[in-house]
Amino acid sequence: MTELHMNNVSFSYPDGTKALENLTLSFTSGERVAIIGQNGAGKTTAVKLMNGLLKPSEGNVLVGDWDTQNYTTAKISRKVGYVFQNPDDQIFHNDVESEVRFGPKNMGFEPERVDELTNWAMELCGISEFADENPYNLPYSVRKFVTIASVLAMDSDIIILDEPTAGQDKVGLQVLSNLLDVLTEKQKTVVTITHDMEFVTEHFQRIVVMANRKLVIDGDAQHIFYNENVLEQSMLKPPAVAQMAMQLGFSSKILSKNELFESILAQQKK
Ligand SMILES: Nc1ncnc2c1ncn2[C@@H]1O[C@H](COP(=O)(O)OP(=O)(O)OP(=O)(O)O)[C@@H](O)[C@H]1O
Repeated sequence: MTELHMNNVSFSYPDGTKALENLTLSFTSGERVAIIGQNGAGKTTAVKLMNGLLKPSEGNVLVGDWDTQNYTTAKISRKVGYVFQNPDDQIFHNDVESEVRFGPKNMGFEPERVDELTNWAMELCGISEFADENPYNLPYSVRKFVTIASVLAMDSDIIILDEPTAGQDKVGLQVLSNLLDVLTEKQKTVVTITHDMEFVTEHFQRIVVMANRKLVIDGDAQHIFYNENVLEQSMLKPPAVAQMAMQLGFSSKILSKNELFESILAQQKK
């Protein structure tokens, strides 16, 4: 199992754009973490630094005992799998199964293990029925699952999902929800960037909020969505259910429909 540490990491793009300042974060094995924040906050830059696609301008990123400065992205991706924000930046095969099979095959796993991982990942992502299809004939939401399966099939300890909820309907969100549970059961560390606040409160205990290239807070949903300072700094809106609870004047920090329902029932009984 692999830990990941970012120590005082700053990053500027070659054109001089400063995208990240002094980020310090650590993830232990089996943790599930959401990264949230407005567009341009620095989330994608942060996760690209985690798998070595980008190297820090200052500070260091440690994957286990590897400093990412000293290792190629190909090497690091055996430990940290990154699913790109845009599936079209990742897909390069003409059929779904070849796309998913490429990673484990390229890593030199035994043929049976390649088969096993490919089938497991396609099934978990709900794309087995599309095995022979050209990914570009499939909708965006399914292409996203093709890229997720391609990364899962590499069986890395740490998995980063960049906006997996974008464009997903209820069924897609259920597939994601189940997938997160399976990965947590397997003690994988999962880091997920998302703009879906309902999805965040339903599936993540630990949430990292970023704004203006910096970390704002690293904590749980109650500390974030009921903290005016954090909401103002990060320009985030709490999930609809929390907004409703506030409007109804409930003082307890409600974050789920069940909690809201029970509070309403309790008030009616009084
Ligand atoms: N290749 C690049 N070259 C120059 N600047 C970039 C590049 N990619 C991102 N940036 C800039 O770096 C900053 C952080 O961007 P980043 O994509 O990390 O934010 P983000 O929080 O992931 O946003 P989004 O939610 O839109 O993906 C922004 O100002 C962005 O314009």
